[in-house]
Order: sequence, then structure tokens, then C-alpha cells
Amino acid sequence: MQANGNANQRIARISAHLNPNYLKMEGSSGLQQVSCRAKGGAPGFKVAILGAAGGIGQPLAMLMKMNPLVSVLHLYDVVNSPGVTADISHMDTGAVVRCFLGQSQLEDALIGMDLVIIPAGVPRKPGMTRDDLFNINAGIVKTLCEGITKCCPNAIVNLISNPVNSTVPIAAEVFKKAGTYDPKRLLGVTMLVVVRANTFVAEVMGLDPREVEVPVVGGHAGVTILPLLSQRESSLLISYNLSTPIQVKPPCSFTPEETDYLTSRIQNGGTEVVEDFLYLFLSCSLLGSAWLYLQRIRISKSWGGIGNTINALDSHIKIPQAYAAVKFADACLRGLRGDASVIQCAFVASQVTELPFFASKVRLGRTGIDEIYPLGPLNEYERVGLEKAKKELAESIQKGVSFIKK
Ligand SMILES: NC(=O)c1ccc[n+]([C@@H]2O[C@H](COP(=O)([O-])OP(=O)(O)OC[C@H]3O[C@@H](n4cnc5c(N)ncnc54)[C@H](O)[C@@H]3O)[C@@H](O)[C@H]2O)c1
Ligand SMILES: O=C(O)C[C@H](O)C(=O)O
Repeated sequence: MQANGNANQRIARISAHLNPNYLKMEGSSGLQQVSCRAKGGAPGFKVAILGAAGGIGQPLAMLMKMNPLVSVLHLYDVVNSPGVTADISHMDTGAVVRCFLGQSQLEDALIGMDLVIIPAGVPRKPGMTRDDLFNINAGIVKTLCEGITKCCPNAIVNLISNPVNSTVPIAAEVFKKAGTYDPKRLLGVTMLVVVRANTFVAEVMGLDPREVEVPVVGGHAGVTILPLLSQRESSLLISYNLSTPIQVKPPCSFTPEETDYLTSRIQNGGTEVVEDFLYLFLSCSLLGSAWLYLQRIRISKSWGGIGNTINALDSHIKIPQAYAAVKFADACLRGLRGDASVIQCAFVASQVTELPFFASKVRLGRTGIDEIYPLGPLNEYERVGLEKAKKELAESIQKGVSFIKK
């Protein structure tokens, strides 16, 4: 194997993984000249994660580093991104990982990106709704989206920060204001509720979750999450009349009790996790769990001290949430690559209902969303649910729009 460059150049390349400013300090003319990838690394897409040091950001970064479609991975956060980047960069997979820390490095983090994934912001604590996060997360999403308009206006944006029902309209308004809005490129990530729906249905029916595909439409909070359980048989083939066949799932139907149980569990899955974690934290702390102890120290440091420790107790590494986010990001990348029939649910600008945004099945392509599918036939239970969902969604969307237009 032949080494690439002289010793100083090699050391500079390694240091640039962790802090791209290293090369600037060394007198390089800029980031674009840096090639941090080992010789022979595969070409692929450039992906930035904003909020990469967080509970969802860290496992998301790890899983994106493992994705063969990713050639460059930028990890941005306002705290702790150097440590996370150091960890992730030791993985012997193809993607080059670079660290960006703090607002002054946001633009460098975004230049030239194909896909920007945003899990930045505060998570819920027990007793809170996603909407309770609006006051803090709205401003964070606004700032990050302003960076995107400047540095990578053509990137696909995957918005994870809650409340998704409002943060997606906020992002749209920021992009409109800057004249860079393309509704095909802005997607609110609702994949997690689809993942939960598939799992819970599989449990009830005794199926392998990989065989199950439940369309979940509407939004990403409480009653706005509307699983279309009546459609989980062969709905894609029947209602969308696609030319490319999609695998028909094993047919089954649910009793009214099962439908109630499943709908409620899917709608409240996020709350189940938030409430359960506090219980888990307290029990494990009593048992002296080293992991949780370390997490607590790490989180309290990152949140600025003892005073905030209590607030941060329910923040934890969110692996299934990251799994869902990566499943969705991977679908976006496969669409960008030109794969056929990449279909997922997402919260997007839509004409499927009278609302300006709605989650439904979309087909992903080389420029983002290629097609948005209609809801298909609903039963009476789902029609009632749809009306409730639309009422709450309308308010959340308006709240996001007004935040920018005020
Ligand atoms: N849509 C979904 O499916 C889904 C799933 C899980 C979490 N979430 C949401 O994602 C968000 C993050 O959740 P978490 O559990 O990772 O929280 P967390 O507190 O563990 O991590 C959030 C990270 O964002 C960073 N951050 C804060 N302000 C920032 C800024 N201005 N720029 C860049 N980074 C910033 C923090 O430093 C932190 O590292 C929450 O709003 C949560 O509700 C959504
Ligand atoms: O519920 C939350 O607050 C986080 C996320 O949206 C989830 O569904 O787990």
C-alpha cells in the first residue's frame, strides 16, 4: 500500500477530520482543498447533521458513517461535536467525517451538502407535548435554515426537530423569504411513527415486522398521527395504481378493539418513551448504573452545569429514533441516486388535503419528492380521525408560519 503525500500533509489530513480550521491555521486556502478520505474511498453524497452531539444526533452520525452512499459527513453542534467526531471518525467505513462547532462554523458545515439532517433542539420531558418545545426549537430551526439558504439551497432537508408539524412550515417560510424554497426538497421526518406502527401491528398479528407496511399520514404529534390500518393489506397496488409492483403484505383485518389499541399506541409511542425513560433512569440510578451516571455527567456538562442537570436527566441516546431517521435519510439518498420506486411517508407541502402541509406516502427521486400519493380509501374510523388530525394540524402549521411572518 502506498502512502498519500508527505508526512506533514498526512498529519494535516488527519487533523482536518476533527477540526477543519486546522488547515486554515496552517495557511491552506480553504476547506474545499482538503481530501480527508483514505485513498480508494468510494464516491457518494455529502451529508450534514445539525445537532450531531445530541441523543438522536450521535447514533444518527454513527449510522450515516456506516452508509455506503455517504462520502462526506459533516457533524455540527453548538457543543460536544469534537468528541463525537473523534469517536465516529475511528470507524473504518468510507465516509470522511468532519467536525463543526458553534454558530461561527455553521456555514462551513453546510457548504456543498446534498442532504442536511436536522435533529437540533430540545427534546420533551415527561408531561410535555411536542408543541411545548416550540418556543426554543422554532428559533433554532430558523437559524439553521437561514444557513441552508446561503450555503446549500439545493440540498434535500430532513427536518427532525420537534414540533415537526410547525418546524417544517417554519423552514418553508425561511426558504420562501430567501427565494430558495423548493417544496420538493423539504421533508419532515415522520418515519419513526411508521416504524412503530409496523412493529406494533406485527406484535398484534404475530407477524415479522419486516413483512408489515402501515401507511401513517397526517402529522407527527398525538391525534395528527393517523395510521391507516385498513390499508395495510395491498393498498399500494390498489389505490395508487403504480406501474412498478410493490410487494403485497399478508392480508389481515383488525377488530374494533385492536384498531383502538393500535391507533392509540402508535399515536402515543413518543410519549411512552419519554415517560418510560424517567422511570428507567431513576431505577438504573438506584442500581448504580455506570452508563447512566456517565451520561448524566456528560449531559450536565454539555448543558452548562449543575443547574441544568435536572432538566437534562431525561435526555438520552435515542437509538430507534436514529434508526428511523437513517432509514428515511437512506431513502432520500437512494432517490437522489436515481433508484426507482423509493416510497416513504413524510410530512411535506401537499395538496392531498386542504392543508398546506400533510404527511402521506411520497416517491423520492433525483430532485427530492417526485410524487405525492393520495390517501386512498379510508374507513369510517379513519375519516373521523382525519378530521381531528386536520383541526390540530391547521393550528400547528399556522403557528409555524406566523413565527416567521410576524
Ligand atoms: N421527528 C422525530 O421522529 C424525532 C425523533 C426523536 C427526536 N426528535 C426531536 O429531535 C430533537 C432532538 O432530540 P434529542 O433527543 O437528540 O435532544 P438532545 O437534547 O439530546 O440533543 C439536541 C442537540 O441539539 C443541539 N443543539 C441545540 N441548539 C442547537 C443549535 N442552535 N444548533 C445546532 N445544534 C443545537 C444540542 O447541543 C444537542 O446536542 C428534539 O426536538 C426531539 O423532540 C424528533
Ligand atoms: O416524542 C418525542 O418527543 C420525540 C419523537 O417525536 C418521538 O416520536 O419519539
